[in-house]
Amino acid sequence: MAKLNFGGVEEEVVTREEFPLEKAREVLSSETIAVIGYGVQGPGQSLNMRDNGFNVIVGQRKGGKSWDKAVADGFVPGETLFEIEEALSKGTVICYLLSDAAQIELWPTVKKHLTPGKALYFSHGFGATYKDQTGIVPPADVDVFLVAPKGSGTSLRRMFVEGKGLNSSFAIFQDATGKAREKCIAMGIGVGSGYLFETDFYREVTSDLTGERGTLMGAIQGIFAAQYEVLRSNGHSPSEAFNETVEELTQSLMPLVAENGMDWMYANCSTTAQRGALDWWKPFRDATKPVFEQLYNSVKTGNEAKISITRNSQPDYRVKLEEELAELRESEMWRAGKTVRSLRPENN
Ligand SMILES: NC(=O)c1ccc[n+]([C@@H]2O[C@H](COP(=O)([O-])OP(=O)(O)OC[C@H]3O[C@@H](n4cnc5c(N)ncnc54)[C@H](O)[C@@H]3O)[C@@H](O)[C@H]2O)c1
Ligand SMILES: CC(C)(O)[C@@H](O)C(=O)O
Ligand SMILES: [Mg+2]
Ligand SMILES: [Mg+2]
Repeated sequence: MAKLNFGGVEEEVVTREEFPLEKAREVLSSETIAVIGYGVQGPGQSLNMRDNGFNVIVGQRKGGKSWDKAVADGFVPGETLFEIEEALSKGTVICYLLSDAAQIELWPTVKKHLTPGKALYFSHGFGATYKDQTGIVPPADVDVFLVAPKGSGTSLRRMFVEGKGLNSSFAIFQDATGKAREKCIAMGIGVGSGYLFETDFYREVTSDLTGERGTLMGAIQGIFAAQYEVLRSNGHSPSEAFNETVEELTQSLMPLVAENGMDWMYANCSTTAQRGALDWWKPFRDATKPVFEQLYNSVKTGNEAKISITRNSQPDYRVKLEEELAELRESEMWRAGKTVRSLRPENN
């Protein structure tokens, strides 16, 4: 592991230099990696592993959109694409990539196929951490670990194709064979991680649930909506409000933050903008921090897991989610966004 200084705190991370792809291939050379579920992470991880030369099969319910997508992506029914149970019996590393709620339903079937020496792989600490709610308690004689790409499976694949790598965390829950750690890291390299940082199942799930509900997804939409509404109620047009709230951020300023940090982005704006941003970021922090505390607490108590399991286990959960996504899509702000995107020269 490479020791690096993260803002004054020393941490060990795994890079591709010290754990090259060839080593990962060697560690997993006799394994059949069964990716169960072909939703968002399933395609990203299985395609990257396949392109990296691993022995990958996919297990997916036959007949649906995900099955057809796997076929379109080159998985061959009866050779590398199977019904879930068949893939579970063939696989020696079982990548459990169904939605977190669906993992509960299928667990008795998965457990049946977890014979001694196999490995159970997750991309989230959810199922095993909230075992009181999920019933997911792996048998003692299998390895259990996770690699959690810190981003969408769609980005994992896109970045891999572009020769980049999304960062992932990894954690060992249970080492039955004495090889769990090297297998886990080999999987992390295989799925295309840029580098890997270590965590445990509890910290992975609590930070991940906080991040997606917070700045990564929930808070960002909330803050966009608040500013957009204030601009609109003060007479600004939708195009002006959208450009000043979203488009400039995603197209111009966030790439600068990604490249070299917040001060670099600030430094590339006017001194007028810098003055205002430096004055206002703290009031925004102070106003939102209580909401983040509330959010973290809701995660820590298992309340967020409970909500997610209850809502996503309803038979009509997909329809309901789509209705809520449509509400966002059809809001004035995001309809304005659609028009703004169509005007980007590269989209013409
Ligand atoms: N979506 C992401 O990019 C992302 C990122 C990091 C971690 N994760 C984690 O990875 C895992 C997989 O997430 P995902 O978003 O790829 O899943 P998903 O919601 O896309 O679902 C994956 C598959 O589950 C299948 N499925 C759903 N219900 C089923 C059922 N009852 N029986 C059998 N199959 C069923 C679907 O057909 C689909 O192919 C989760 O643990 C998630 O937290 C996801
Ligand atoms: C992509 C995210 C938000 O990082 C992941 O955590 C998820 O649940 O989809
Ligand atoms: Mg998540
Ligand atoms: Mg995440």
